[in-house]
Amino acid sequence: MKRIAIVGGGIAGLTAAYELARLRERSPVQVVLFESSARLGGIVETVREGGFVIECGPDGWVTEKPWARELAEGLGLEGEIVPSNDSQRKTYVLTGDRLVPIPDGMRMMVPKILQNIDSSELFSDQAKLGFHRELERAEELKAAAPDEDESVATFVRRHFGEEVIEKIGSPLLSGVLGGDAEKLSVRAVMAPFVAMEREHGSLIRALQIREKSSQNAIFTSLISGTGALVDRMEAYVPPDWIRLNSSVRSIARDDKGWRVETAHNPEWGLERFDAVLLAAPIDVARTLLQLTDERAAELMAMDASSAVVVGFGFPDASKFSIPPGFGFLVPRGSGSHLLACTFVDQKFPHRVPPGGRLLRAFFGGEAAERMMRCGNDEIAAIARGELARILGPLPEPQVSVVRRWPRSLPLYAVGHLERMAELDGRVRQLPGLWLLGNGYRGVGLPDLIRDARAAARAVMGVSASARQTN
Ligand SMILES: CC1=C(CCC(=O)O)c2cc3nc(cc4[nH]c(cc5[nH]c(cc1n2)c(C)c5CCC(=O)O)c(CCC(=O)O)c4C)C(CCC(=O)O)=C3C
Repeated sequence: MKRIAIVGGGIAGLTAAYELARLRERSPVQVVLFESSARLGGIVETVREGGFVIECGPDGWVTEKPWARELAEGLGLEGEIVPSNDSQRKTYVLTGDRLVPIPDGMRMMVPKILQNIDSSELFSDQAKLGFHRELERAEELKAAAPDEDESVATFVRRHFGEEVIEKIGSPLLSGVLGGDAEKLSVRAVMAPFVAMEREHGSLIRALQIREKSSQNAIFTSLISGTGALVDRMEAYVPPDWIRLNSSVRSIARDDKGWRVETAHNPEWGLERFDAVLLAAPIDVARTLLQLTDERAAELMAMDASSAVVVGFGFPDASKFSIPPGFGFLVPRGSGSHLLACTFVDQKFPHRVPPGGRLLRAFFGGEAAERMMRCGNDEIAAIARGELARILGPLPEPQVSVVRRWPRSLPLYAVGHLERMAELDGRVRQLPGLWLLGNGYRGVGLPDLIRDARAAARAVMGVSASARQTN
């Protein structure tokens, strides 16, 4: 019987285990999922308290990517699937001490409707002119499209200029992807826009002539939170496959397969497997691969951003007002340590008890790094202070939740796709090895789920075409 090790029980590893559990009816398989912590799910965790549904990590997924929804449906959660409340969709940028809305109809930094730019307070007259000119510069921009990868910042600068990077480019990317626009790879994180530039030159033009935009809400989630995916998959996977509090110390390959050595368990100690699905955080995965393939490990060395997430549940929303919308982003250098804040009761209204209000505050970058060492009460106090400075005085929350996620979001720097292609080539030379998680081919839940299921099927020889590629 085939023996498969899964290293890491976050959403990627757990989804792989779930898929293997489904396949075991067809062909028997033995699986061991090694999870170093005391629980499954990784950063996917939902706290349910006092009628509040508080996400400690991702609060949903981008509707456009179908793979998380498919998983939810397969798990019997179709009745729980909910769209974000897009009648209230608006995102603000902290500008000075005010929240200024991003104009309606923008896709990242690209507007579809120029009238909305003209009437926006966010941009100077010069920046507004720059948006108009981008349409006229289509031919010039098309000719200037580089053959090589570049940073998001140089890409956006070419189209819209510096101010647009500062005002929305940077806050969107650091809020949305935890990273610095000057370093992030435009091909890895904004691929559709690169294609638009190549075809049309002007990104605004490309958006305008695309078929009518989808009527779907931008985000989708589950009524009881994304943690329901974890709960359901955990319930489906045979309990004897799962080893919590069990960190892997090393993996090694020989002509008979893979050996996995665990740290704390002399009873199991060293075990043999036919395949290893390495779904640990990228730093851990890199260390584990170091002795097997030094170059592969080198390709896996990347920056990652840390996040501190603070959720506050308030029983009475009428005690303080917030502007309509999903939340706000904070540009660097604005004087606030916050990265972003989500107005959960307006984005996903069913996540609060009647009349309640739920805010999620995020810290990133150096602020998060410093706060990692603070206690929960101290972090909550800092978060409350920062929010009050922006939103006005806040009442005492009924529920507070604090989570620290060190180096949880890898940053896809310029050249990422080339490095991943090389890494993929090396991994192919190591039969039975699969790399899963957010360091390689996408960071959101849907991408991780798609990859994990494809790898599980390929390991079992169910569909050979699912071998990991981009
Ligand atoms: C703090 C934070 C992180 C973690 C950072 C860290 O850990 O360092 C994060 C990660 C992510 N956010 C992602 C995607 C998006 N986030 C958005 C919008 C927003 N993010 C916010 C915050 C964060 N987001 C906020 C306050 C908003 C606006 C208001 C709201 O909605 O709450 C929007 C809409 C933009 C628009 O309106 O156009 C998108 C498409 C994806 C990729 C998913 C995929 O690729 O599958 C990832 C990993």
